[in-house]
Amino acid sequence: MSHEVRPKIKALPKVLLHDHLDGGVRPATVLELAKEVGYDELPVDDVQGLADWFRDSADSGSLVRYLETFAQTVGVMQTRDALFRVASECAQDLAEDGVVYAEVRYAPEQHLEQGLTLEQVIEAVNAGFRDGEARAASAGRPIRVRALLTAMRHAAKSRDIAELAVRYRDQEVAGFDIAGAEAGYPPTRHLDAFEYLRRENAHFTIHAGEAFGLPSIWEAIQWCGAERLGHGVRIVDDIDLSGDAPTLGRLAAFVRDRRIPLEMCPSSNVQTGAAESVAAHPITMLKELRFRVTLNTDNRLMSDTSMSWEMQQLVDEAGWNLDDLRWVTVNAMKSAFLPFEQRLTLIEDVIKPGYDAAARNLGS
Ligand SMILES: O=c1[nH]cnc2c1ncn2[C@H]1C[C@H](O)[C@@H](CO)O1
Ligand SMILES: [Zn+2]
Repeated sequence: MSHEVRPKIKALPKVLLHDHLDGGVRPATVLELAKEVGYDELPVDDVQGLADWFRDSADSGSLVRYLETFAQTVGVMQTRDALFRVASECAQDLAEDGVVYAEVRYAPEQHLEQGLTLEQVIEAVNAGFRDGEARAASAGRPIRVRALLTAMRHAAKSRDIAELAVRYRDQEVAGFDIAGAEAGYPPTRHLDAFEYLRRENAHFTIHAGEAFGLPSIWEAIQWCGAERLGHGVRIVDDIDLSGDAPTLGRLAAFVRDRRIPLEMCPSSNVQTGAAESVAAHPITMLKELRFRVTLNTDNRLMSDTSMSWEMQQLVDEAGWNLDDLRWVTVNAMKSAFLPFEQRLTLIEDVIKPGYDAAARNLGS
């Protein structure tokens, strides 16, 4: 990434719950894969130019235009080898940035153009994650990566994808999600998939409250039973800031009372117009109100970001300190779709010691 990240922030242990595989491909890899597979639709043919093109095109103020850029990454992720490579590099890049646990999502249905089956897609990505984990461990940066299977909300494959999420749950697929354009495609369109997952005791999150407001969040939680909210930033529309102290409406109060995790992605929201700036992003107010806030990248390529960069911007522009970073990290680990004992172990053995060491460092 092109941003200068301070080594002390990079060294902190991080937990990432909302990151898209097809939104985090290395620009150089997009170029190389395009050559290898004969994909000739890339708009630019040098690495820096392509990185800039993704960032600038995604910087559109609209989710729909932001999403158009994914055609270029999905276009080169249509073979087993390409999926394996992208997944392996993803795990390695996250580990290099200090991420110790990540849930990375993608939509298997988008990778069938050259004849792969849904199962082959999932198995290629899983194998890539395992390869990336092994390489990261040998480089001294251990990471655990789990997959979330996404169904596209405008399509009609959600039930099939939900069944695959259940079928592969003991093979490092931790859950399910829906993504894509939000307006016009409410979560209840996929109620059948969510009801199936609940009967199966399976985990799922829903992109809601990003480009569309409270009705989307309400449906995701109260009709569909989402365990977490992808973004959820528009929950602020149910918080009255006109008086001396913020007053929560019933939906906002429910989200906070139930400790429903918000997978917040500040840089992405600035690009799609869901927030004015990182400084003014609702994440800081929601942290102060003690919502179960987590910090995420969404799409590292399109937003030219990383977990370290998201953290650094909050420190530099929104007054966050080390305790705040520790708090969102523990929040995220508590909210992961990983079994309870494994979450506790990561909190006690990795996250807390990492932040204690950083605090001692700051003191010295
Ligand atoms: O922030 C997002 N909101 C809704 N959909 C998104 C977002 N970021 C990526 N996607 C879509 C585009 C990808 O192709 C798909 C699967 O990762 O998910
Ligand atoms: Zn997303």
